[in-house]
Amino acid sequence: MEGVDHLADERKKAEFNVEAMKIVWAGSQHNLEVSNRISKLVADDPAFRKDDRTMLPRKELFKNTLRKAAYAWKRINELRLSEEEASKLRFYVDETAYTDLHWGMFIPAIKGQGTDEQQRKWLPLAYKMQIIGCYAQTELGHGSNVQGLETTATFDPHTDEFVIHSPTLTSSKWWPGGLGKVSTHAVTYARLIIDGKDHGVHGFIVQLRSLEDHRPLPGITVGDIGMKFGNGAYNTMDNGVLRFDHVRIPRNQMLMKVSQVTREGKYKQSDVPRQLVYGTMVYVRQRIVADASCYLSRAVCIATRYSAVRRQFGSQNGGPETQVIDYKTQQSRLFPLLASAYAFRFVGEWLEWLYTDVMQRLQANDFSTLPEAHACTAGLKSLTTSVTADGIEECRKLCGGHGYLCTSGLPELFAVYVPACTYEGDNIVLLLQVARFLMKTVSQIGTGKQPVGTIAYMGRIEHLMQCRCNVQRGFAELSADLVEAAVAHCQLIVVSKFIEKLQQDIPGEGVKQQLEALCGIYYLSLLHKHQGDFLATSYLTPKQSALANDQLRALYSKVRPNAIALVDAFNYSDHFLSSILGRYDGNVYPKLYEAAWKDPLNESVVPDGYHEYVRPLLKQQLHTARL
Ligand SMILES: CCCCCCCC(=O)SCCNC(=O)CCNC(=O)[C@H](O)C(C)(C)COP(=O)(O)OP(=O)(O)OC[C@H]1O[C@@H](n2cnc3c(N)ncnc32)[C@H](O)[C@@H]1OP(=O)(O)O
Ligand SMILES: Cc1cc2nc3c(=O)[nH]c(=O)nc-3n(C[C@H](O)[C@H](O)[C@H](O)COP(=O)(O)OP(=O)(O)OC[C@H]3O[C@@H](n4cnc5c(N)ncnc54)[C@H](O)[C@@H]3O)c2cc1C
Repeated sequence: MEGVDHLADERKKAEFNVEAMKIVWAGSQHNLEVSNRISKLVADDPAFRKDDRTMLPRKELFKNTLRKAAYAWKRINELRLSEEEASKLRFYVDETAYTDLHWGMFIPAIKGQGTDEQQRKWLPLAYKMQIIGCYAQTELGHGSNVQGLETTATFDPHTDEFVIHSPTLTSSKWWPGGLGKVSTHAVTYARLIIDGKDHGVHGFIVQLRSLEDHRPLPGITVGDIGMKFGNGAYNTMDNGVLRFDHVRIPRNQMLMKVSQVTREGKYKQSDVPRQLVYGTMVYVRQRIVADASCYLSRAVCIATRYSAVRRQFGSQNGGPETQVIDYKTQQSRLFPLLASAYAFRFVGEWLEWLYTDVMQRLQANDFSTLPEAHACTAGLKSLTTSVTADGIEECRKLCGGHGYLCTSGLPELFAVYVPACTYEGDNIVLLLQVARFLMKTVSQIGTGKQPVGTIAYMGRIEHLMQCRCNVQRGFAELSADLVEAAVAHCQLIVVSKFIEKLQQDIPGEGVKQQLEALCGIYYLSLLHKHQGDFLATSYLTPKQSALANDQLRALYSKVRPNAIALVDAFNYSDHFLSSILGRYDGNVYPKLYEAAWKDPLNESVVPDGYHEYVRPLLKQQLHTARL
């Protein structure tokens, strides 16, 4: 019934202060206050309706996204929202759009790789959205291998310009979000050619469309690459294709913080690592880790609430059937994902600190932690997105048949999230970067260079010092095993950051105890999953392994009465969750039934096509039957 909280009894079981846990999840009282205010602003505004998304044809869907982005920008300016509040508003609008790349990559690229003068020129235009930008790096033929990009930027000393060109079909820019139909400018990655010499990949600001009539400029061919996975989902984004036919740009539109080209055509590489040209990707990877905890917690919130509502089997003498959340199999699938959501939240907080620390060090030309920052952002982006994508799908399965309905919110959540395993770096390619970093660390053990930070534990690998094996030779052959080692390294980082979080002062009755239980579930479920490795290497005895499994089951029982309160602490509105199964009040069946009749297919009791295609069949059958 309306107005009844079908999960009230579950909420009464909580053994901790949920309001205090909301602050832990939000990161601070201030963050919680801003989140509450902006989430309500969006949820209460019918302009941000999103329950129709999976039913709109692509052109209508896309136009609707443009409308929402424009309306959001209007509200941001009307309400004079801060950058923090504006970012929260775009988060709660919950719709992938060109603005993600404008604010999430185009502006950071200029901030990270533009000179002060270039920032002064371009950032004010971008902040006021007088230009709209995207990040055009990937090509039809190359995405992972950035050094293999083919677009060229050839310096012309006669005119003090770069000539941007797409020499081959495979050099066509392909995938950049916001590129296809909206962006007026792009930070474009191209091979810098001076006097016939190839200086490798650099970033250039290129205008793509007229600011008068939005038509592509001369030499520019640009469009959308077509429909992507799932209804709605990422089809609100115009991922584009872009070709250059000898497009000329002024020399001062090469991003020149890391390296410069003088008026005379002299190439100057500042004494900084060339990899700083990848800085925007490192920034986005650490953002993606924070995003993973948001997406995973949304799916877990839906699956947990529905698992408490759903009853199946187990009725005694006509009494109520068993809540599926009480089945140990349901708990063993669901609670590790609940624990992972919290674990990723905390490792995301730490990674943001690491990234900020590295950026401060770069200001002082201290590059000592850049390799670790690259390895951590690459590895944790890979780990958290893989677990989250698989976790959203598992949450769909945890909801049985109703999880497959669009009104569960889970199919679209999966479809919009799953490319995170690919964009910003294919997850395996990134894990190979971590493996390379770990093997480099191993090769330095015994040379007096003690590992520190997240690899300090490797200093204790004494036996490797004797092997002195040729790490390079075996890398390709053993890459699959090395990727597994890279995953384990990243899982160790997540566990250690969860433990460090627990060593902080965490206010609120029972809050720390719940987080300790979740931390235990996180590492014991990993130990259970990989117990073969621990047993094979004698790090665990069979008895210890059995004890760990017993402890894991005990923790499931400890978390069970708190499960609903632990997902309430995510503080997601019904609008944001957009899921009948995940409703705060648990009023699932009446709302599922109500929603079904709103489907356009039910606008008529006899479907379009009956008279043309079904009736003749039936009549034919009837005729045959009479023969
Ligand atoms: C809101 C979110 C929306 C997201 C939308 C999605 C946007 C996008 O997808 S944008 C495009 C993303 N594309 C990618 O991520 C491409 C992935 N590929 C790469 O990053 C590179 O090609 C990579 C790292 C795999 C290889 O780079 P390459 O220059 O060949 O380096 P490589 O030869 O492997 O390594 C050379 C050294 O550089 C180091 N290095 C590589 N990358 C980095 C980096 N980013 N930072 C610091 N060091 C680095 C390596 O560790 C290595 O160090 P060492 O010599 O000490 O071992
Ligand atoms: C939704 C979406 C949005 C995107 N947005 C943008 C954007 O805004 N801007 C932009 O520039 N790009 C964007 N991209 C492109 C994205 O960054 C690339 O697709 C991504 O970097 C993967 O590169 P790839 O497609 O070349 O994959 P590939 O590298 O071709 O991967 C194919 C397979 O080869 C394997 N592989 C590749 N190299 C190796 C190796 N050395 N060793 C072992 N295995 C290997 C991979 O693991 C994978 O299994 C987007 C992509 C998607 C899907």
